[in-house]
Amino acid sequence: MSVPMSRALYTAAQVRAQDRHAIEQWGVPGFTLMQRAAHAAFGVLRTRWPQARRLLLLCGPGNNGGDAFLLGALALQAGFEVRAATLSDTAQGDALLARRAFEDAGGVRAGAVEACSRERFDVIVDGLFGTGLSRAPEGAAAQWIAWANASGRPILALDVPSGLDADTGVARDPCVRAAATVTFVAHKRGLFTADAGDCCGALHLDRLELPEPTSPPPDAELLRAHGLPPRRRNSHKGSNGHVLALGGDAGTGGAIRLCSEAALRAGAGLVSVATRAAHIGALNAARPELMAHAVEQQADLAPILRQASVLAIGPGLGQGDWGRALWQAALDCDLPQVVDADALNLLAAHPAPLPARCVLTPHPGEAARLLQTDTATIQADRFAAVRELAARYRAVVALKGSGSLIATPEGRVAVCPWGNPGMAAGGMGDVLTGIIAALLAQGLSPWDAACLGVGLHARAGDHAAAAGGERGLLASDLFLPLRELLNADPN
Ligand SMILES: NC(=O)C1=CN([C@@H]2O[C@H](COP(=O)(O)OP(=O)(O)OC[C@H]3O[C@@H](n4cnc5c(N)ncnc54)[C@H](OP(=O)(O)O)[C@@H]3O)[C@@H](O)[C@H]2O)[C@H](O)CC1
Ligand SMILES: [K+]
Repeated sequence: MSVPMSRALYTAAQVRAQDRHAIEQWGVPGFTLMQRAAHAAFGVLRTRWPQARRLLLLCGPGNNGGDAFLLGALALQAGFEVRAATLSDTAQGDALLARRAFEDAGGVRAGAVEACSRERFDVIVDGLFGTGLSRAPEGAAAQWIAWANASGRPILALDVPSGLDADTGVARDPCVRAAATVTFVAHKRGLFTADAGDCCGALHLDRLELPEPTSPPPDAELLRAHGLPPRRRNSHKGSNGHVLALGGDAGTGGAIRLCSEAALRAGAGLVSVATRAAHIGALNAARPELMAHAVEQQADLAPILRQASVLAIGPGLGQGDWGRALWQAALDCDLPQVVDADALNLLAAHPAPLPARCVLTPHPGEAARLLQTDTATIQADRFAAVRELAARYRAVVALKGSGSLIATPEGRVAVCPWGNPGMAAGGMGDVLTGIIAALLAQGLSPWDAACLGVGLHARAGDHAAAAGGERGLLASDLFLPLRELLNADPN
């Protein structure tokens, strides 16, 4: 299945191979690519900062620096005042040609960046490192990045914010925090997960006039924004599945309430809840559309399980005897299910084969337990972690966090470009579990349900944050935008 370039995500090595292919196979000189990159970046600069007239270029030793020099030459020809701070005089090849073009255009190389007063520059152009970054910036590069980040001036990053790993999205220390990034040829997958959201600013892609690559296939793909098509007129409540949400041990009844209400809001025809007797009254009062069942022992569950078409297990489940009994019942039944929270922790503690058509929704801590590692290792390469989880547990996995990733056991990966820090709040995961369960109940495959569910959840969070701010965002604030986005599919 082909992915449009706007949604195709590549590793840095794949993009560098595309650069080489353009140069060697299509005969496009590297310097020409660099000129196109400079034009693209200068165009973004003039659009975002139309009043800007004074630029400071931070130029690294390689072709990323070359991009910056050629942007500087264009700016000089347009009447800008430009200073270039260069890391070293080791530029070679195209980067050396670019530096000479800058000097021929009257470009002046700045002395120590600290000598450049903050007031003198409207925009700082980050041409230190791109896809060639191989380690944390050090020495003068590190000092310049820290100075630029603290300068109060907007930074335009070329190709990749310097210090950001283009493959993992991990920001080395220090890392440029750009107001905008213009990336060239193709999207690098690291621009969409981990620390990327804090470093890239507004992201622009320019293909540098290269045709779409035929091979290799992209390493991952961005989710696309969509909902579900209108329902058949001739529908009844049995037409849209029956989700059974299992969880809510003593003191955690809210989690299973959020999960089950989210399943209703995401279009499940019927939603039952198997939870502690103590929560039944509150559930019925709060959301009478739910069918709440008091379950105190596994035997209470059998008749309810027979009615369900999809399970959602984990929110507020706990890891005590009660939770373990419900988890074992879920493992023993061959229904599609979403496995979250303490059900994941029970799976990590007591590995067991999962029924087919499962979706696991770990946050990085749960993922670490599932892979017997630590959270830092998960976050150091989220792509590798989500692929390992999906392969080991033979299930679709949604690894939550900034830039959530979804993977199949075969290694296909989708990346969510939406969401905001306001969603780092209690209950958000419970809502996601209910959404994915409802989409499974409406007949979507685990992959489609996970991709659509993660996308709707994040977009609903962005809509709710736009309406009232990120801080104080509640999981239940997602319900109204969720419903609107779900029904917005134009197809
Ligand atoms: N024709 C093309 O390929 C095009 C490339 N574009 C731009 O080019 C960069 C990639 O350029 P490249 O020269 O491969 O690498 P960088 O410019 O990103 O890095 C320069 C060198 O910096 C060294 N390095 C790496 N990390 C550090 C560090 N932390 N401190 C100091 N120096 C570092 C590294 O050399 P080492 O041997 O020391 O590892 C790099 O070689 C791409 O991102 C685009 O911006 C055009 O845009 C399109 C055409
Ligand atoms: K850069």
